[in-house]
Amino acid sequence: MFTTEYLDLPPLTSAGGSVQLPGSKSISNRVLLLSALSEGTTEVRDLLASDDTRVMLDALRQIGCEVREDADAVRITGLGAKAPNSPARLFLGNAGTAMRPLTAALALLSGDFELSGVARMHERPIGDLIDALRQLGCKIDYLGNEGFPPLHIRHGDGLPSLALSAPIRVRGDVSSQFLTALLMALPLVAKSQDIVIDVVGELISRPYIHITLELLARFGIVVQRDDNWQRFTIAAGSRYVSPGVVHVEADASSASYFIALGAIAPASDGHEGIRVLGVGQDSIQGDIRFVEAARAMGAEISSGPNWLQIRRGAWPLKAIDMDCNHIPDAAMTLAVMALYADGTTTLRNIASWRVKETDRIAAMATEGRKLGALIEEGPDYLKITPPPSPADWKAASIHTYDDHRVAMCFSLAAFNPAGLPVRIEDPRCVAKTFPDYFEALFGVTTARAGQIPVICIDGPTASGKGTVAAEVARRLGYRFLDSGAMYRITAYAATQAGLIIDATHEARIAELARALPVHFDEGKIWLHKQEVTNAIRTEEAGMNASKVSALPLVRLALVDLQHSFQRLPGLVADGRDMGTVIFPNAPLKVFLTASAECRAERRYKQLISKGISANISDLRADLEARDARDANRSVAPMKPAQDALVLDNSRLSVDEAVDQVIGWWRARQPFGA
Ligand SMILES: Nc1ncnc2c1ncn2[C@@H]1O[C@H](COP(=O)(O)OP(=O)(O)O)[C@@H](O)[C@H]1O
Ligand SMILES: Nc1ccn([C@@H]2O[C@H](COP(=O)(O)OP(=O)(O)O)[C@@H](O)[C@H]2O)c(=O)n1
Repeated sequence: MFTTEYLDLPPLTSAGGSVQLPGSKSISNRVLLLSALSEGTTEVRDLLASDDTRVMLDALRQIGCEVREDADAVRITGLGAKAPNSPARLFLGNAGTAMRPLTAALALLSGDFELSGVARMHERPIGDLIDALRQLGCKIDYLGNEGFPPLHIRHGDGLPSLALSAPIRVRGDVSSQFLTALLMALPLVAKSQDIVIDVVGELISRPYIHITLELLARFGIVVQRDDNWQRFTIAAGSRYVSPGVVHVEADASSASYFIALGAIAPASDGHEGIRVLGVGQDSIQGDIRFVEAARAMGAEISSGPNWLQIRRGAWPLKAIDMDCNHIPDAAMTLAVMALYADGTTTLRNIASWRVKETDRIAAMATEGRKLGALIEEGPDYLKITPPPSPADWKAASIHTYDDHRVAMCFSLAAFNPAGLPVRIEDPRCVAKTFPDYFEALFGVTTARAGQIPVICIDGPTASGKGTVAAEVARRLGYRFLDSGAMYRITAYAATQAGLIIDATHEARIAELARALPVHFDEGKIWLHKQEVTNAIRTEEAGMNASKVSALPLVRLALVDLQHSFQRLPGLVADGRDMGTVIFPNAPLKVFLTASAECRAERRYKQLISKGISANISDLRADLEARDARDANRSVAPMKPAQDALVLDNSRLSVDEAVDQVIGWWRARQPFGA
């Protein structure tokens, strides 16, 4: 997840490959509970990994379900006719999708159960559900405040006889989760008679009840509902039966960004557009109908049970005039597709946008205008006209209003025909539904060669390059290349292979360097299976690196490896020749220096803090020797690139040096400071 202040997307040119979307939370927890109530073992694939599913799985284990979490699936053997383990105290965190349905299910089984959660969970109402269950004769007490968890279900002496003949009344205008909970629990007791649920008040969030009904059907339960969604009837003789395998659908609203991506971006070489995995034509989520809207705009979409394949069809996209009431969340994505259309797109009946995470009509209009589009904003509609020509597009810093969908939508503006970058402010807001959205986007998109920005920070040893470069990379969300590590690892590998580091062994060492089995993993460096993170950091290793780096064939052998770090969204590279040789076209080059005295002192403190003894005058002599060799070697000598900005940070703190580099970088971006 990107947790930076902003994320700059370089202009993107094509897209291709597969994206596995995260599973839908609502479906995940419903499927888990239904599996737990069924006879037999259910293999649940593509389950969402989140706090809320974790507490559900733990609770199911506690009540006696067998839960096996394998890499490919979670396998749950349900209770079937068996009574749950009791007494049990279940902790359900802040998961409403666990608390409500589990309460209802356990209230219709025998056993003694306590259900609690985090403090916030104890502020979330459950009274309407408890009232409905008490009507039936269930014995449930509040352990804290009336109407809120924690709860105690007192059926230790067996399930009391239940009043099932009269319709069960539940409010539908507060949360549809109460109705969902009853719909999933009552089949347990629908043995000899039909059970009727009457909804009191207008039922909200119908698409979620639709999901519940669809999932119930997969587990063998048929529920009849009337046309107004006010009465639901569970047939006598209902019995949960595991369907065997269940795929948890990915979130259909999240799919919309990748459907739009496939419609907007030319396919990358070797790819047939974008494949979205986890949601498809059989989806039970309302937002899947975004597919029809995207097709209307020109996307070519084929689909299977749980996949979609999207290719660019009509280009430019076709402007549409559409009532979007049925896909309120996904329709926001149409507003960005409209920027690539052949005329004015009108999105109607979207008044609900005004009361979402932010006023989404205003947000889409304001931010879209920043890009150069002409946008008319009505009380319940948007009319979007793309910038008239490529030259009318503007580089914009998109404000995201703590709204994940605004952020994800506008990332697609990076395909603008003007080749301008797009800045997304506060990218972490996507965590709400899709924490790794930008990683997924970068995984399937490409930028034109040379368009992925590189910031080079070169300079002598202990000038603070590594420290400053790593921090600049962190603040921008960019990748980080410690090129010195490549030379250090090569020297290390050569020594391990028994090679003396000199010109006579140049070819052999270069061969080693070219096939260096190195990988970087969460701050650790591995050479094949050996961790070398610390071993390559000694002063001796630095000196050997300096020697190995003077060998021209070795330098050549390491070029491709270094270039391979230039990946989306950008790179900060530190070394000696980043700006002069490896990335000569980098848009920002910094030559970081500090006096020899200062650098020796820094290195001394650094070594002492790691528990390595050192002598400051020896260190100074060594670093001056290294400077001399690095600066005077024939290939790629250490020197500032012609267009480098020199920063002597002898008197600067690390933060000041970082601020300076970021300041220079921001000044070169087209977004304004
Ligand atoms: N501007 C600075 N002021 C003070 N200390 C610094 C500064 N920059 C870096 N340092 C410290 O100097 C030491 C050497 O920095 P490092 O990044 O390893 O240098 P290099 O990569 O150039 O060899 C580190 O302990 C670092 O924290
Ligand atoms: N791009 C680079 C990076 C490092 N090197 C060499 O590799 C050695 C170790 O680099 P480093 O950046 O890890 O060293 P320090 O600056 O941390 O001491 C340097 O002394 C250089 O001789 C290079 O030649 N070119």
